Amino acid sequence: MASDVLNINVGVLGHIDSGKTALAKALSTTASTAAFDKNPQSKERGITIDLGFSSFQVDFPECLRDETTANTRSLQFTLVDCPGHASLIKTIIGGAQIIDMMMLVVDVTKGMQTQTAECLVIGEITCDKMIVVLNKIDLLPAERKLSMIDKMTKKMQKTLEKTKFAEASVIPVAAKPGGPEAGEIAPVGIQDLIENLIKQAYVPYRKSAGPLLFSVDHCFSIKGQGTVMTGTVIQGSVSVNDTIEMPSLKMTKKVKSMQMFKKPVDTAIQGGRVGICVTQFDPKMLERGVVSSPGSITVTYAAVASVKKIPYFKSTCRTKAKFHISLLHDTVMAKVTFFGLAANIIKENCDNQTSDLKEKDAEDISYFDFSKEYKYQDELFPEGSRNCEEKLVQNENGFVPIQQFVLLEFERPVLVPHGALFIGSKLDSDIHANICRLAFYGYVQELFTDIKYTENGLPNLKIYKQKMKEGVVERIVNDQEVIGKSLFKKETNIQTFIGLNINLSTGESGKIDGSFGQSGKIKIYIPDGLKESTKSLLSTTKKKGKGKEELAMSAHTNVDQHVKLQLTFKRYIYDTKKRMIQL
Ligand SMILES: Nc1nc2c(ncn2[C@@H]2O[C@H](COP(=O)(O)OP(=O)(O)OP(=O)(O)O)[C@@H](O)[C@H]2O)c(=O)[nH]1
Ligand SMILES: [Mg+2]
Repeated sequence: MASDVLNINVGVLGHIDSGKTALAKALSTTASTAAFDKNPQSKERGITIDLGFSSFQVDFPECLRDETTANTRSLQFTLVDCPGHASLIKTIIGGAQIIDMMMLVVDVTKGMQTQTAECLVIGEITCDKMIVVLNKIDLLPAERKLSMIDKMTKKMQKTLEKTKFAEASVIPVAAKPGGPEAGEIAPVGIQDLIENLIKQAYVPYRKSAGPLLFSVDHCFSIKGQGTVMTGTVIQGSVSVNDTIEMPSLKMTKKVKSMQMFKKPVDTAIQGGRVGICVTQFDPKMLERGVVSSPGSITVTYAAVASVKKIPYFKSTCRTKAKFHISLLHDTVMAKVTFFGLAANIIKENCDNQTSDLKEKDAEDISYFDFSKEYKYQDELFPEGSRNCEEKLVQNENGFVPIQQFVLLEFERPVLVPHGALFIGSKLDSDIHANICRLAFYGYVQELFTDIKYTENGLPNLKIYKQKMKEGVVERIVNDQEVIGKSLFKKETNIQTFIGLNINLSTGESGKIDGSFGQSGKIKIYIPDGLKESTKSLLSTTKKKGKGKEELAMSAHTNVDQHVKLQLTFKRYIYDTKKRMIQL
Protein backbone atom coordinates (compact mmCIF):
# COMPACT_ATOMS: atom_id res chain seq x y z
CA MET A 1 0.00 0.00 0.00
CA ALA A 2 1.14 3.55 -0.64
CA SER A 3 2.17 4.22 2.92
CA ASP A 4 3.63 7.64 2.12
CA VAL A 5 0.13 9.10 1.73
CA LEU A 6 -2.59 9.01 4.38
CA ASN A 7 -6.06 9.55 2.96
CA ILE A 8 -8.96 11.12 4.84
CA ASN A 9 -12.41 11.32 3.28
CA VAL A 10 -14.24 14.57 3.91
CA GLY A 11 -17.92 14.83 3.06
CA VAL A 12 -19.05 18.19 1.70
CA LEU A 13 -22.70 18.48 2.66
CA GLY A 14 -25.28 21.23 2.83
CA HIS A 15 -28.47 22.72 1.44
CA ILE A 16 -28.87 23.19 -2.30
CA ASP A 17 -26.89 26.12 -3.73
CA SER A 18 -24.94 26.74 -0.54
CA GLY A 19 -21.77 26.45 -2.60
CA LYS A 20 -20.47 22.94 -1.93
CA THR A 21 -19.10 22.37 -5.40
CA ALA A 22 -17.58 25.83 -5.51
CA LEU A 23 -15.94 25.12 -2.16
CA ALA A 24 -14.54 21.75 -3.26
CA LYS A 25 -13.08 23.47 -6.33
CA ALA A 26 -11.60 26.33 -4.31
CA LEU A 27 -10.03 23.95 -1.81
CA SER A 28 -8.44 21.71 -4.43
CA THR A 29 -7.08 24.64 -6.38
CA THR A 30 -5.84 26.68 -3.42
CA ALA A 31 -4.17 23.72 -1.80
CA SER A 32 -2.48 22.56 -4.95
CA THR A 33 -0.88 25.95 -5.62
CA ALA A 34 -0.08 26.63 -1.97
CA ALA A 35 3.52 26.58 -0.83
CA PHE A 36 3.11 23.67 1.54
CA ASP A 37 1.86 21.34 -1.15
CA LYS A 38 4.70 19.31 -2.56
CA ASN A 39 2.55 17.19 -4.76
CA PRO A 40 0.90 19.28 -7.42
CA GLN A 41 -2.77 18.97 -7.97
CA SER A 42 -4.12 15.48 -7.52
CA LYS A 43 -7.63 15.77 -8.65
CA GLU A 44 -9.97 13.03 -9.69
CA ARG A 45 -13.55 13.82 -10.40
CA GLY A 46 -16.33 11.31 -10.83
CA ILE A 47 -18.32 11.43 -14.02
CA THR A 48 -21.53 10.64 -12.21
CA ILE A 49 -23.75 13.62 -11.74
CA ASP A 50 -24.38 13.12 -8.04
CA LEU A 51 -21.30 12.38 -5.94
CA GLY A 52 -18.23 14.37 -6.97
CA PHE A 53 -14.71 13.46 -5.91
CA SER A 54 -11.74 15.76 -5.81
CA SER A 55 -8.69 15.78 -3.63
CA PHE A 56 -5.71 17.76 -2.45
CA GLN A 57 -2.62 16.93 -0.48
CA VAL A 58 -0.64 18.74 2.19
CA ASP A 59 2.59 17.93 4.02
CA PHE A 60 1.93 15.35 6.67
CA PRO A 61 1.35 17.26 9.93
CA GLU A 62 3.87 16.28 12.62
CA CYS A 63 1.18 16.30 15.30
CA LEU A 64 -0.35 13.20 13.69
CA ARG A 65 2.93 11.30 13.57
CA ASP A 66 2.81 7.93 15.32
CA GLU A 67 4.24 4.45 14.70
CA THR A 68 1.71 3.75 11.94
CA THR A 69 2.60 6.95 10.09
CA ALA A 70 6.39 6.94 10.53
CA ASN A 71 6.98 7.04 6.77
CA THR A 72 3.93 9.07 5.76
CA ARG A 73 4.86 12.17 3.79
CA SER A 74 1.52 13.57 2.70
CA LEU A 75 -1.98 13.92 4.03
CA GLN A 76 -4.60 13.64 1.34
CA PHE A 77 -8.10 15.02 1.76
CA THR A 78 -10.56 13.39 -0.60
CA LEU A 79 -13.56 15.65 -0.84
CA VAL A 80 -16.86 13.87 -1.39
CA ASP A 81 -19.06 16.58 -2.87
CA CYS A 82 -22.67 15.59 -2.24
CA PRO A 83 -25.74 16.98 -3.96
CA GLY A 84 -28.01 19.26 -2.00
CA HIS A 85 -31.32 18.59 -3.70
CA ALA A 86 -34.16 16.49 -2.35
CA SER A 87 -32.77 13.18 -3.60
CA LEU A 88 -29.72 13.79 -1.43
CA ILE A 89 -30.43 11.06 1.05
CA LYS A 90 -30.36 8.20 -1.43
CA THR A 91 -27.10 9.37 -2.90
CA ILE A 92 -25.44 10.50 0.23
CA ILE A 93 -25.67 7.30 2.20
CA GLY A 94 -23.31 5.59 -0.22
CA GLY A 95 -20.99 8.54 0.19
CA ALA A 96 -21.53 8.87 3.91
CA GLN A 97 -20.25 5.35 4.62
CA ILE A 98 -16.76 6.43 3.65
CA ILE A 99 -16.68 9.80 5.37
CA ASP A 100 -14.18 10.37 8.19
CA MET A 101 -15.02 14.07 8.58
CA MET A 102 -17.62 16.46 7.29
CA MET A 103 -17.87 20.05 6.16
CA LEU A 104 -21.36 21.45 6.58
CA VAL A 105 -21.71 24.27 4.07
CA VAL A 106 -24.12 27.03 5.05
CA ASP A 107 -25.09 30.02 2.94
CA VAL A 108 -24.33 32.85 5.38
CA THR A 109 -27.19 34.94 4.01
CA LYS A 110 -29.70 32.16 4.70
CA GLY A 111 -28.49 30.25 7.74
CA MET A 112 -29.91 26.83 8.61
CA GLN A 113 -32.18 25.50 5.86
CA THR A 114 -34.15 22.27 5.60
CA GLN A 115 -31.40 20.17 4.06
CA THR A 116 -28.77 21.77 6.29
CA ALA A 117 -30.61 20.14 9.18
CA GLU A 118 -30.87 16.81 7.37
CA CYS A 119 -27.15 16.90 6.60
CA LEU A 120 -26.44 17.57 10.23
CA VAL A 121 -28.44 14.47 11.13
CA ILE A 122 -26.49 12.41 8.59
CA GLY A 123 -23.26 13.80 10.00
CA GLU A 124 -24.24 12.78 13.50
CA ILE A 125 -24.90 9.26 12.31
CA THR A 126 -21.85 8.78 10.11
CA CYS A 127 -18.89 10.71 11.49
CA ASP A 128 -17.39 12.29 14.59
CA LYS A 129 -15.79 15.46 13.29
CA MET A 130 -17.40 18.38 11.58
CA ILE A 131 -16.51 21.89 10.47
CA VAL A 132 -19.21 24.42 9.66
CA VAL A 133 -18.34 26.54 6.63
CA LEU A 134 -20.22 29.85 6.35
CA ASN A 135 -20.04 30.53 2.63
CA LYS A 136 -20.82 33.57 0.45
CA ILE A 137 -19.56 36.16 2.94
CA ASP A 138 -18.89 38.44 -0.07
CA LEU A 139 -22.64 38.96 -0.24
CA LEU A 140 -22.75 40.64 3.17
CA PRO A 141 -22.62 44.46 3.25
CA ALA A 142 -19.03 45.50 3.99
CA GLU A 143 -19.87 47.69 6.97
CA ARG A 144 -21.82 45.00 8.79
CA LYS A 145 -19.89 41.96 7.56
CA LEU A 146 -18.05 41.13 10.79
CA SER A 147 -21.05 41.55 13.05
CA MET A 148 -23.25 39.48 10.72
CA ILE A 149 -20.68 36.69 10.57
CA ASP A 150 -20.44 36.81 14.34
CA LYS A 151 -24.20 36.61 14.71
CA MET A 152 -24.48 33.64 12.34
CA THR A 153 -21.55 31.89 14.04
CA LYS A 154 -23.32 32.16 17.39
CA LYS A 155 -26.56 30.95 15.85
CA MET A 156 -24.84 27.88 14.41
CA GLN A 157 -23.10 27.18 17.71
CA LYS A 158 -26.46 27.32 19.45
CA THR A 159 -27.91 24.83 16.95
CA LEU A 160 -24.96 22.51 17.45
CA GLU A 161 -25.10 22.69 21.22
CA LYS A 162 -27.36 19.67 21.50
CA THR A 163 -25.45 17.60 18.95
CA LYS A 164 -22.16 15.77 19.20
CA PHE A 165 -20.59 18.62 17.23
CA ALA A 166 -20.94 21.16 20.03
CA GLU A 167 -17.24 22.00 19.72
CA ALA A 168 -17.18 22.34 15.93
CA SER A 169 -15.31 25.29 14.38
CA VAL A 170 -17.26 27.74 12.26
CA ILE A 171 -15.17 29.18 9.39
CA PRO A 172 -16.36 32.08 7.19
CA VAL A 173 -15.39 31.86 3.48
CA ALA A 174 -16.33 33.04 0.04
CA ALA A 175 -15.69 30.08 -2.25
CA LYS A 176 -16.68 31.94 -5.40
CA PRO A 177 -16.84 35.66 -4.68
CA GLY A 178 -19.27 37.44 -6.96
CA GLY A 179 -21.09 34.27 -7.92
CA PRO A 180 -21.29 32.61 -11.34
CA GLU A 181 -21.03 35.78 -13.42
CA ALA A 182 -17.86 37.02 -11.77
CA GLY A 183 -14.52 36.24 -13.33
CA GLU A 184 -11.67 34.47 -11.61
CA ILE A 185 -11.70 36.25 -8.26
CA ALA A 186 -9.58 34.59 -5.60
CA PRO A 187 -11.65 32.85 -2.94
CA VAL A 188 -11.59 34.17 0.63
CA GLY A 189 -10.89 32.24 3.83
CA ILE A 190 -9.82 29.00 2.16
CA GLN A 191 -6.39 29.02 3.74
CA ASP A 192 -7.99 29.26 7.18
CA LEU A 193 -10.26 26.39 6.31
CA ILE A 194 -7.37 24.19 5.15
CA GLU A 195 -5.51 24.93 8.38
CA ASN A 196 -8.61 23.97 10.32
CA LEU A 197 -9.01 20.77 8.34
CA ILE A 198 -5.41 19.87 9.16
CA LYS A 199 -6.01 20.68 12.82
CA GLN A 200 -9.09 18.45 12.92
CA ALA A 201 -7.48 15.63 10.93
CA TYR A 202 -6.78 12.33 12.65
CA VAL A 203 -5.42 8.95 11.70
CA PRO A 204 -8.63 6.98 11.15
CA TYR A 205 -8.81 3.50 12.57
CA ARG A 206 -8.39 1.09 9.69
CA LYS A 207 -8.34 -2.67 9.74
CA SER A 208 -7.83 -5.22 7.01
CA ALA A 209 -9.80 -8.09 8.60
CA GLY A 210 -13.11 -9.39 7.30
CA PRO A 211 -14.42 -9.93 3.77
CA LEU A 212 -13.85 -7.19 1.23
CA LEU A 213 -16.49 -4.54 0.72
CA PHE A 214 -15.57 -1.99 -1.92
CA SER A 215 -17.86 0.89 -2.74
CA VAL A 216 -17.50 1.76 -6.42
CA ASP A 217 -18.28 5.33 -7.39
CA HIS A 218 -16.85 5.49 -10.88
CA CYS A 219 -16.25 2.88 -13.57
CA PHE A 220 -14.52 3.51 -16.91
CA SER A 221 -12.36 1.71 -19.46
CA ILE A 222 -8.78 2.48 -20.38
CA LYS A 223 -7.67 1.39 -23.81
CA GLY A 224 -5.21 -1.47 -23.74
CA GLN A 225 -5.57 -1.91 -19.99
CA GLY A 226 -9.08 -2.97 -19.11
CA THR A 227 -11.83 -1.54 -16.92
CA VAL A 228 -11.04 0.54 -13.86
CA MET A 229 -13.39 0.80 -10.91
CA THR A 230 -12.54 3.62 -8.55
CA GLY A 231 -13.90 3.72 -5.07
CA THR A 232 -13.27 3.23 -1.40
CA VAL A 233 -12.54 0.10 0.59
CA ILE A 234 -15.29 0.09 3.23
CA GLN A 235 -14.22 -3.13 4.88
CA GLY A 236 -11.42 -5.71 4.61
CA SER A 237 -8.68 -5.53 2.01
CA VAL A 238 -8.02 -6.24 -1.66
CA SER A 239 -4.81 -7.33 -3.40
CA VAL A 240 -3.63 -7.83 -6.98
CA ASN A 241 -4.64 -11.31 -8.26
CA ASP A 242 -7.54 -11.55 -5.78
CA THR A 243 -10.84 -12.76 -7.16
CA ILE A 244 -13.56 -10.21 -6.51
CA GLU A 245 -17.31 -10.40 -7.06
CA MET A 246 -19.85 -7.93 -8.41
CA PRO A 247 -22.76 -9.42 -6.47
CA SER A 248 -25.43 -7.46 -8.33
CA LEU A 249 -24.24 -9.05 -11.58
CA LYS A 250 -23.34 -12.42 -10.04
CA MET A 251 -19.99 -12.12 -11.78
CA THR A 252 -16.42 -12.63 -10.55
CA LYS A 253 -13.20 -11.08 -11.91
CA LYS A 254 -9.51 -11.21 -11.09
CA VAL A 255 -7.76 -8.01 -9.97
CA LYS A 256 -5.20 -7.28 -12.69
CA SER A 257 -3.62 -4.20 -11.17
CA MET A 258 -4.40 -1.42 -8.71
CA GLN A 259 -3.52 2.23 -8.28
CA MET A 260 -3.68 4.54 -5.31
CA PHE A 261 -2.87 8.21 -5.73
CA LYS A 262 -1.78 7.41 -9.29
CA LYS A 263 0.87 4.93 -8.13
CA PRO A 264 0.65 1.16 -8.57
CA VAL A 265 0.01 -0.76 -5.34
CA ASP A 266 -0.37 -4.43 -4.44
CA THR A 267 -2.86 -4.10 -1.58
CA ALA A 268 -5.42 -1.63 -0.28
CA ILE A 269 -7.16 -1.81 3.08
CA GLN A 270 -10.23 -0.24 4.70
CA GLY A 271 -10.47 3.49 4.05
CA GLY A 272 -8.19 3.42 1.02
CA ARG A 273 -9.25 5.11 -2.21
CA VAL A 274 -8.16 2.88 -5.00
CA GLY A 275 -8.67 2.17 -8.68
CA ILE A 276 -9.05 -1.56 -9.37
CA CYS A 277 -8.35 -2.75 -12.91
CA VAL A 278 -10.06 -5.87 -14.27
CA THR A 279 -10.32 -7.19 -17.80
CA GLN A 280 -13.22 -8.08 -20.10
CA PHE A 281 -15.77 -6.11 -18.13
CA ASP A 282 -18.14 -3.55 -19.63
CA PRO A 283 -17.99 -0.41 -17.44
CA LYS A 284 -21.62 0.37 -18.26
CA MET A 285 -22.68 -2.63 -16.20
CA LEU A 286 -21.56 -1.10 -12.92
CA GLU A 287 -21.45 2.64 -12.75
CA ARG A 288 -21.98 2.62 -9.02
CA GLY A 289 -22.30 -0.27 -6.64
CA VAL A 290 -20.62 -2.78 -4.43
CA VAL A 291 -17.78 -5.20 -5.05
CA SER A 292 -16.99 -7.89 -2.49
CA SER A 293 -15.13 -11.08 -1.67
CA PRO A 294 -16.93 -13.86 -3.57
CA GLY A 295 -19.99 -15.12 -1.71
CA SER A 296 -19.74 -12.62 1.14
CA ILE A 297 -22.83 -10.67 0.15
CA THR A 298 -26.05 -12.41 -0.71
CA VAL A 299 -29.42 -11.20 -1.79
CA THR A 300 -31.55 -10.46 1.25
CA TYR A 301 -35.33 -10.41 1.57
CA ALA A 302 -35.58 -9.19 5.15
CA ALA A 303 -33.24 -8.14 7.92
CA VAL A 304 -33.15 -7.51 11.65
CA ALA A 305 -31.34 -4.34 12.64
CA SER A 306 -30.72 -2.27 15.74
CA VAL A 307 -32.64 0.99 15.47
CA LYS A 308 -32.78 4.47 16.98
CA LYS A 309 -35.31 7.16 16.29
CA ILE A 310 -33.98 10.43 14.91
CA PRO A 311 -35.19 13.10 17.36
CA TYR A 312 -35.88 15.67 14.64
CA PHE A 313 -38.41 13.36 12.97
CA LYS A 314 -41.68 14.66 14.28
CA SER A 315 -44.14 11.94 13.22
CA THR A 316 -44.73 8.57 14.79
CA CYS A 317 -42.92 5.59 13.28
CA ARG A 318 -45.51 2.83 13.37
CA THR A 319 -45.10 -0.89 13.00
CA LYS A 320 -46.45 -2.15 9.64
CA ALA A 321 -45.78 1.25 8.02
CA LYS A 322 -43.56 1.49 4.96
CA PHE A 323 -40.38 3.55 4.92
CA HIS A 324 -37.60 4.19 2.43
CA ILE A 325 -34.58 2.26 3.61
CA SER A 326 -31.22 3.41 2.27
CA LEU A 327 -28.37 0.92 2.40
CA LEU A 328 -25.02 1.48 0.73
CA HIS A 329 -25.94 2.85 -2.70
CA ASP A 330 -29.46 1.46 -2.72
CA THR A 331 -32.81 2.75 -1.49
CA VAL A 332 -35.74 0.37 -1.20
CA MET A 333 -39.16 0.41 0.44
CA ALA A 334 -39.60 -1.86 3.43
CA LYS A 335 -42.34 -2.76 5.88
CA VAL A 336 -41.13 -2.25 9.44
CA THR A 337 -41.90 -4.11 12.66
CA PHE A 338 -40.44 -2.61 15.82
CA PHE A 339 -39.57 -4.58 18.93
CA GLY A 340 -37.47 -4.09 22.01
CA LEU A 341 -35.66 -5.64 24.88
CA ALA A 342 -37.37 -4.84 28.17
CA ALA A 343 -35.40 -3.08 30.84
CA ASN A 344 -36.37 -5.37 33.69
CA ILE A 345 -34.46 -8.25 32.08
CA ILE A 346 -31.33 -6.15 32.15
CA LYS A 347 -32.10 -4.71 35.54
CA GLU A 348 -31.93 -8.21 37.02
CA ASN A 349 -28.58 -8.71 35.34
CA CYS A 350 -27.32 -5.37 36.54
CA ASP A 351 -28.24 -5.77 40.15
CA ASN A 352 -26.05 -8.76 40.82
CA GLN A 353 -23.01 -7.84 38.84
CA THR A 354 -19.91 -5.76 39.24
CA SER A 355 -19.82 -2.52 37.31
CA ASP A 356 -17.51 -4.05 34.67
CA LEU A 357 -20.04 -6.70 33.93
CA LYS A 358 -22.82 -4.16 33.86
CA GLU A 359 -21.08 -2.44 31.03
CA LYS A 360 -20.61 -5.71 29.25
CA ASP A 361 -24.31 -6.47 29.58
CA ALA A 362 -25.15 -3.05 28.27
CA GLU A 363 -22.93 -3.74 25.29
CA ASP A 364 -24.29 -7.19 24.60
CA ILE A 365 -27.88 -6.07 24.44
CA SER A 366 -27.23 -4.01 21.36
CA TYR A 367 -26.86 -7.26 19.41
CA PHE A 368 -29.95 -9.11 18.41
CA ASP A 369 -30.01 -12.62 19.83
CA PHE A 370 -32.34 -15.34 18.55
CA SER A 371 -32.39 -16.95 21.99
CA LYS A 372 -33.71 -13.81 23.71
CA GLU A 373 -37.32 -12.67 23.95
CA TYR A 374 -38.31 -9.26 22.64
CA LYS A 375 -41.51 -7.32 23.12
CA TYR A 376 -43.54 -6.26 20.12
CA GLN A 377 -43.94 -2.47 19.80
CA ASP A 378 -46.68 -0.60 17.96
CA GLU A 379 -44.22 2.21 17.40
CA LEU A 380 -40.58 3.17 17.72
CA PHE A 381 -39.87 5.08 20.93
CA PRO A 382 -37.58 8.10 21.10
CA GLU A 383 -34.17 7.61 22.65
CA GLY A 384 -33.42 8.42 26.23
CA SER A 385 -30.44 7.32 28.19
CA ARG A 386 -28.17 4.54 27.04
CA ASN A 387 -27.41 3.61 30.61
CA CYS A 388 -28.86 0.20 31.36
CA GLU A 389 -30.21 1.30 34.72
CA GLU A 390 -31.99 4.36 33.48
CA LYS A 391 -35.19 4.36 31.58
CA LEU A 392 -35.20 4.89 27.89
CA VAL A 393 -38.86 5.61 27.71
CA GLN A 394 -41.84 4.07 29.38
CA ASN A 395 -45.04 3.40 27.55
CA GLU A 396 -48.44 3.01 29.09
CA ASN A 397 -47.96 -0.68 29.86
CA GLY A 398 -44.90 0.03 31.94
CA PHE A 399 -42.65 -1.42 29.26
CA VAL A 400 -39.20 0.11 29.09
CA PRO A 401 -37.24 -0.89 26.01
CA ILE A 402 -33.56 -0.29 26.55
CA GLN A 403 -32.60 -1.49 23.12
CA GLN A 404 -34.89 -1.34 20.14
CA PHE A 405 -34.77 -3.37 16.95
CA VAL A 406 -36.59 -3.42 13.66
CA LEU A 407 -37.50 -6.16 11.24
CA LEU A 408 -37.19 -4.76 7.72
CA GLU A 409 -39.14 -6.64 5.06
CA PHE A 410 -37.92 -5.35 1.71
CA GLU A 411 -40.24 -4.84 -1.24
CA ARG A 412 -37.57 -6.22 -3.53
CA PRO A 413 -34.46 -8.23 -2.65
CA VAL A 414 -31.39 -6.12 -1.83
CA LEU A 415 -27.66 -6.63 -1.36
CA VAL A 416 -26.84 -6.01 2.26
CA PRO A 417 -23.59 -6.73 4.03
CA HIS A 418 -23.62 -7.61 7.73
CA GLY A 419 -23.18 -4.57 9.94
CA ALA A 420 -24.22 -2.11 7.21
CA LEU A 421 -25.61 1.24 8.27
CA PHE A 422 -29.13 1.98 7.11
CA ILE A 423 -31.26 5.10 7.30
CA GLY A 424 -35.05 4.95 7.25
CA SER A 425 -36.88 7.96 5.87
CA LYS A 426 -40.10 9.29 4.45
CA LEU A 427 -38.81 10.61 1.15
CA ASP A 428 -42.33 11.03 -0.17
CA SER A 429 -42.94 13.83 2.36
CA ASP A 430 -43.43 17.25 0.82
CA ILE A 431 -39.90 18.43 0.04
CA HIS A 432 -40.95 22.05 0.45
CA ALA A 433 -42.27 21.48 3.95
CA ASN A 434 -39.69 22.44 6.49
CA ILE A 435 -39.43 19.02 8.09
CA CYS A 436 -36.80 16.38 8.66
CA ARG A 437 -37.55 13.38 6.47
CA LEU A 438 -35.05 11.13 8.19
CA ALA A 439 -36.88 8.95 10.69
CA PHE A 440 -34.52 6.36 12.15
CA TYR A 441 -31.22 4.61 11.58
CA GLY A 442 -29.35 1.56 12.72
CA TYR A 443 -27.08 -1.31 11.79
CA VAL A 444 -28.08 -4.51 10.04
CA GLN A 445 -27.44 -7.55 12.20
CA GLU A 446 -29.30 -10.59 10.84
CA LEU A 447 -30.19 -11.34 7.24
CA PHE A 448 -32.98 -13.49 5.86
CA THR A 449 -31.67 -14.77 2.54
CA ASP A 450 -34.32 -17.42 1.95
CA ILE A 451 -37.16 -16.25 -0.29
CA LYS A 452 -39.50 -18.23 1.99
CA TYR A 453 -38.26 -16.37 5.05
CA THR A 454 -41.77 -15.90 6.42
CA GLU A 455 -42.02 -19.68 6.83
CA ASN A 456 -38.39 -20.58 7.44
CA GLY A 457 -36.96 -17.56 9.20
CA LEU A 458 -39.49 -15.41 11.01
CA PRO A 459 -40.84 -18.18 13.31
CA ASN A 460 -37.37 -18.16 14.94
CA LEU A 461 -37.89 -14.59 16.15
CA LYS A 462 -39.19 -14.56 19.70
CA ILE A 463 -41.14 -11.32 19.50
CA TYR A 464 -44.10 -11.49 21.84
CA LYS A 465 -47.30 -9.64 22.48
CA GLN A 466 -48.65 -9.58 25.99
CA LYS A 467 -52.29 -10.70 26.09
CA MET A 468 -54.80 -10.39 28.89
CA LYS A 469 -58.29 -11.75 29.32
CA GLU A 470 -60.60 -10.83 32.17
CA GLY A 471 -63.75 -12.44 33.57
CA VAL A 472 -65.54 -13.19 36.82
CA VAL A 473 -66.19 -16.20 39.01
CA GLU A 474 -69.80 -17.18 38.42
CA ARG A 475 -70.10 -19.63 41.28
CA ILE A 476 -68.32 -21.96 43.59
CA VAL A 477 -68.48 -25.73 42.94
CA ASN A 478 -66.43 -26.91 45.91
CA ASP A 479 -63.44 -25.75 47.97
CA GLN A 480 -61.12 -26.39 45.04
CA GLU A 481 -63.24 -25.59 42.05
CA VAL A 482 -65.10 -22.59 40.68
CA ILE A 483 -66.88 -21.80 37.43
CA GLY A 484 -65.65 -18.74 35.54
CA LYS A 485 -67.39 -16.73 32.84
CA SER A 486 -67.00 -13.74 30.53
CA LEU A 487 -63.39 -14.66 29.61
CA PHE A 488 -64.16 -16.42 26.38
CA LYS A 489 -66.68 -16.20 23.62
CA LYS A 490 -69.04 -19.05 22.90
CA GLU A 491 -67.03 -20.05 19.83
CA THR A 492 -63.57 -19.98 21.48
CA ASN A 493 -61.77 -23.30 21.45
CA ILE A 494 -61.21 -23.59 25.19
CA GLN A 495 -59.18 -26.79 24.72
CA THR A 496 -56.14 -24.68 23.77
CA PHE A 497 -56.30 -22.81 27.11
CA ILE A 498 -56.43 -25.89 29.36
CA GLY A 499 -53.64 -25.94 31.94
CA LEU A 500 -52.98 -22.20 31.85
CA ASN A 501 -52.69 -20.37 35.15
CA ILE A 502 -55.40 -17.90 36.06
CA ASN A 503 -55.51 -15.47 38.98
CA LEU A 504 -58.45 -14.60 41.23
CA SER A 505 -58.77 -11.03 42.47
CA THR A 506 -58.96 -12.46 46.00
CA GLY A 507 -55.39 -13.73 45.68
CA GLU A 508 -55.79 -17.42 44.86
CA SER A 509 -54.29 -18.87 41.73
CA GLY A 510 -55.95 -21.56 39.72
CA LYS A 511 -55.63 -23.57 36.55
CA ILE A 512 -58.07 -23.79 33.67
CA ASP A 513 -59.45 -27.30 33.84
CA GLY A 514 -61.85 -27.38 30.92
CA SER A 515 -64.94 -25.85 29.44
CA PHE A 516 -68.28 -25.77 31.20
CA GLY A 517 -71.43 -25.84 29.16
CA GLN A 518 -71.68 -24.30 25.70
CA SER A 519 -71.44 -20.58 26.38
CA GLY A 520 -67.69 -20.12 26.90
CA LYS A 521 -67.68 -20.78 30.63
CA ILE A 522 -64.75 -22.59 32.24
CA LYS A 523 -63.98 -24.87 35.15
CA ILE A 524 -61.13 -23.59 37.30
CA TYR A 525 -59.18 -25.82 39.65
CA ILE A 526 -57.68 -24.13 42.74
CA PRO A 527 -54.84 -26.41 43.94
CA ASP A 528 -54.43 -24.68 47.34
CA GLY A 529 -58.16 -24.35 47.90
CA LEU A 530 -60.28 -21.22 48.28
CA LYS A 531 -59.82 -18.90 51.25
CA GLU A 532 -62.65 -18.74 53.76
CA SER A 533 -63.21 -15.07 52.92
CA THR A 534 -63.52 -15.88 49.23
CA LYS A 535 -65.97 -18.65 49.94
CA SER A 536 -68.20 -16.39 51.97
CA LEU A 537 -67.98 -13.64 49.36
CA LEU A 538 -68.95 -16.06 46.63
CA SER A 539 -71.81 -17.59 48.60
CA THR A 540 -73.26 -14.11 49.36
CA THR A 541 -73.13 -13.20 45.73
CA LYS A 542 -74.83 -16.44 44.89
CA LYS A 543 -77.56 -16.04 47.48
CA LYS A 544 -78.27 -12.48 46.42
CA GLY A 545 -79.20 -13.36 42.90
CA LYS A 546 -81.47 -16.31 42.33
CA GLY A 547 -81.79 -16.08 38.58
CA LYS A 548 -79.32 -15.38 35.84
CA GLU A 549 -80.66 -11.90 35.22
CA GLU A 550 -80.45 -10.93 38.83
CA LEU A 551 -76.88 -12.17 39.00
CA ALA A 552 -76.06 -10.00 36.03
CA MET A 553 -77.82 -7.09 37.73
CA SER A 554 -75.81 -7.55 40.87
CA ALA A 555 -72.67 -7.56 38.71
CA HIS A 556 -73.61 -4.06 37.67
CA THR A 557 -74.81 -2.78 40.98
CA ASN A 558 -72.09 -4.16 43.20
CA VAL A 559 -69.11 -5.12 41.10
CA ASP A 560 -66.78 -5.10 44.10
CA GLN A 561 -68.47 -8.15 45.50
CA HIS A 562 -67.51 -10.20 42.47
CA VAL A 563 -64.37 -12.25 42.36
CA LYS A 564 -62.60 -11.27 39.18
CA LEU A 565 -60.47 -13.53 37.01
CA GLN A 566 -57.37 -12.54 35.11
CA LEU A 567 -55.57 -14.63 32.54
CA THR A 568 -52.27 -13.30 31.17
CA PHE A 569 -50.02 -14.93 28.62
CA LYS A 570 -47.62 -14.14 25.82
CA ARG A 571 -47.82 -15.10 22.20
CA TYR A 572 -44.93 -14.93 19.74
CA ILE A 573 -46.20 -12.96 16.77
CA TYR A 574 -44.52 -15.20 14.19
CA ASP A 575 -45.37 -18.51 15.88
CA THR A 576 -47.30 -20.47 13.27
CA LYS A 577 -48.85 -22.63 16.01
CA LYS A 578 -50.00 -19.55 17.96
CA ARG A 579 -48.93 -21.08 21.28
CA MET A 580 -49.64 -19.31 24.55
CA ILE A 581 -46.77 -18.90 26.95
CA GLN A 582 -46.89 -18.23 30.67
CA LEU A 583 -43.97 -17.83 33.05
N1 LIG B 1 -21.57 35.32 -4.32
C1 LIG B 1 -21.17 34.09 -4.13
N2 LIG B 1 -21.72 33.10 -4.85
C2 LIG B 1 -21.28 31.84 -4.64
C3 LIG B 1 -20.27 31.53 -3.71
N3 LIG B 1 -20.07 30.20 -3.72
C4 LIG B 1 -20.91 29.70 -4.64
N4 LIG B 1 -21.63 30.67 -5.20
C5 LIG B 1 -22.65 30.54 -6.24
O1 LIG B 1 -23.75 29.84 -5.71
C6 LIG B 1 -24.32 28.99 -6.69
C7 LIG B 1 -24.33 27.57 -6.18
O2 LIG B 1 -23.02 27.10 -6.03
P1 LIG B 1 -22.67 25.56 -6.08
O3 LIG B 1 -21.26 25.41 -5.67
O4 LIG B 1 -23.08 24.93 -7.35
O5 LIG B 1 -23.64 25.07 -4.91
P2 LIG B 1 -23.89 23.59 -4.42
O6 LIG B 1 -24.08 23.65 -2.96
O7 LIG B 1 -22.83 22.69 -4.91
O8 LIG B 1 -25.27 23.27 -5.08
P3 LIG B 1 -25.95 21.82 -5.28
O9 LIG B 1 -24.85 20.85 -5.54
O10 LIG B 1 -26.87 21.97 -6.40
O11 LIG B 1 -26.65 21.55 -4.02
C8 LIG B 1 -23.47 29.14 -7.92
O12 LIG B 1 -24.10 30.05 -8.77
C9 LIG B 1 -22.17 29.70 -7.39
O13 LIG B 1 -21.49 30.50 -8.35
C10 LIG B 1 -19.70 32.61 -2.95
O14 LIG B 1 -18.82 32.44 -2.12
N5 LIG B 1 -20.19 33.86 -3.21
MG1 LIG C 1 -22.93 20.95 -6.03
